Amino acid sequence: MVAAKSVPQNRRLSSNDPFEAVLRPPPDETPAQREMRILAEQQAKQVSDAIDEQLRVERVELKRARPDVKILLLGQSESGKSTTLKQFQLLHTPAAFQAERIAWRTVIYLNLVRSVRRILDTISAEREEETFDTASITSDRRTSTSSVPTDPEIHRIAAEKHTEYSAVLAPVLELEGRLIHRLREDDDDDEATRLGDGSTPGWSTPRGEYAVRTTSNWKRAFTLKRSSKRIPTSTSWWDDPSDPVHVLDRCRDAMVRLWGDEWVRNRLVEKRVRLQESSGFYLDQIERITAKDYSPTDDDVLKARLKTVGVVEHPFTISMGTMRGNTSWVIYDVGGARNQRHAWAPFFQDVNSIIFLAPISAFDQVLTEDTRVNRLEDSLLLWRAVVSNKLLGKVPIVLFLNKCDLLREKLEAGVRLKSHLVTYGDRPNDYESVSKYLRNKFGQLHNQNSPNRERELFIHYTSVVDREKTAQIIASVREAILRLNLKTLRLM
Ligand SMILES: Nc1nc2c(ncn2[C@@H]2O[C@H](COP(=O)(O)OP(=O)(O)OP(=O)(O)O)[C@@H](O)[C@H]2O)c(=O)[nH]1
Ligand SMILES: [Mg+2]
Repeated sequence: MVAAKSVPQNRRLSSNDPFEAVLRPPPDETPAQREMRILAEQQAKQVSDAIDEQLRVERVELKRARPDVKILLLGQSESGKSTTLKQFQLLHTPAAFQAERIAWRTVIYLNLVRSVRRILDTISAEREEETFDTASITSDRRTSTSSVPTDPEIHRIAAEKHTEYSAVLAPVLELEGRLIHRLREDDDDDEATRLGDGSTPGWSTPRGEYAVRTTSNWKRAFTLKRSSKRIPTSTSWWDDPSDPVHVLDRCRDAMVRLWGDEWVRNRLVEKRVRLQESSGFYLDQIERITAKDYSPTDDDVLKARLKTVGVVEHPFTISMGTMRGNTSWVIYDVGGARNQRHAWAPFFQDVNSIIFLAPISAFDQVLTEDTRVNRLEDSLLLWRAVVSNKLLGKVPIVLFLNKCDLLREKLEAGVRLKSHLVTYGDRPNDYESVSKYLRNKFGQLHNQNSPNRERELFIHYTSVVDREKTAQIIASVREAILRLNLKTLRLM
């Protein structure tokens, strides 16, 4: 609200005051006009005083709202930062998490549709080059397969399969653009959800990854709009003929057939495309997810992939446990892609702790944004940059060696760390040896580069999609952060 403030008396007396001429009472002012002018000035002063009081109250509230604990989640793209944040939400704001679950339905559909498109891209005989995103493409593939000539028989079958599946699944492929449009439409703030490859505003190509700028706004907008249109229940969205569920329902059998096709699965293995490492989780759940009464479960939401752009702030009130009382926390979730990292530094100033995520299963993968760079190498370089940062010298760091579930699977499938990290040498290629080796490597980098030898470092092996184990780890992280910040905490 904009209100005119009363002009202090001394301003009118100053001969240099540019307002003086305007505010000076007219020379021929009658007693009645004078009375009205004085009354108007008194009313303006009351408004002005009320504004001053409101500002004072807001300042006090703002001061009170200043969080006791600020946590920054860092790590490369797809390291699991947003998933970790969802775990915090599940534990500390479960009601809000449940309320927002339905908003993830569109994202989950999008993840599924995207996986279908990636399978079709992979089996396509013409697409020997990498024309789709590289989230689950290994560095082996990058260096080896492009020069392998395709067997004419394989070429023929691939062309046939591609034509057959593309025809029956055309409505699913078309749905991708519609789902993205739907997500954008349901956001009040055009800046809030930015769908695209993360660098270009707006959706430009269906091959880029969709991204969200401010997750909380996007969810709130989507949830509220859905419910305000009275489409919160599964049966009522089924009644909406434009709802994406109809296309998915019609194409369910074709999708199941595609994912169950042995030739297709072999082709994916051959091309080392591991959909399980990105949004492929939903492929094993096609029947359930495309059902008309589908409502996302907690696990579905945890596994839904939506790239973060910018820095997203999430407030929590966290109990002090045995120490009694509550503390206010803010967790900042950042975009981890290379073009997003410039936004991190301003948050280093007064952060209380950092949770750094390094996806150690990614030792044989390359970055989506730069396919020349190995993901593990990028994580190690990023880790070194963070631990050597002087501004962060006194900030305790928690390291999540994440995606341990995928690391175990990968090693058991015979993928060798040595082929991607020569320094690993002839050590055993089992989970225990590899995870311990990587833990030491990250630990050493910290010890060699930290500007503060006294700084505490907490290392955890994590699979942040696992609710039970992550809840235990978060509890121990929370205790450690509270203990380390005890001196500065104000109990609420
Ligand atoms: N299997 C498995 N999947 C994981 C794990 N952690 C994260 N994911 C999945 O990996 C994908 C990427 O996780 P996000 O949390 O979106 O990654 P992010 O670090 O926020 O990525 P940006 O927003 O791009 O910076 C999601 O589909 C997650 O479900 C894990 O420990 N195991
Ligand atoms: Mg994220």
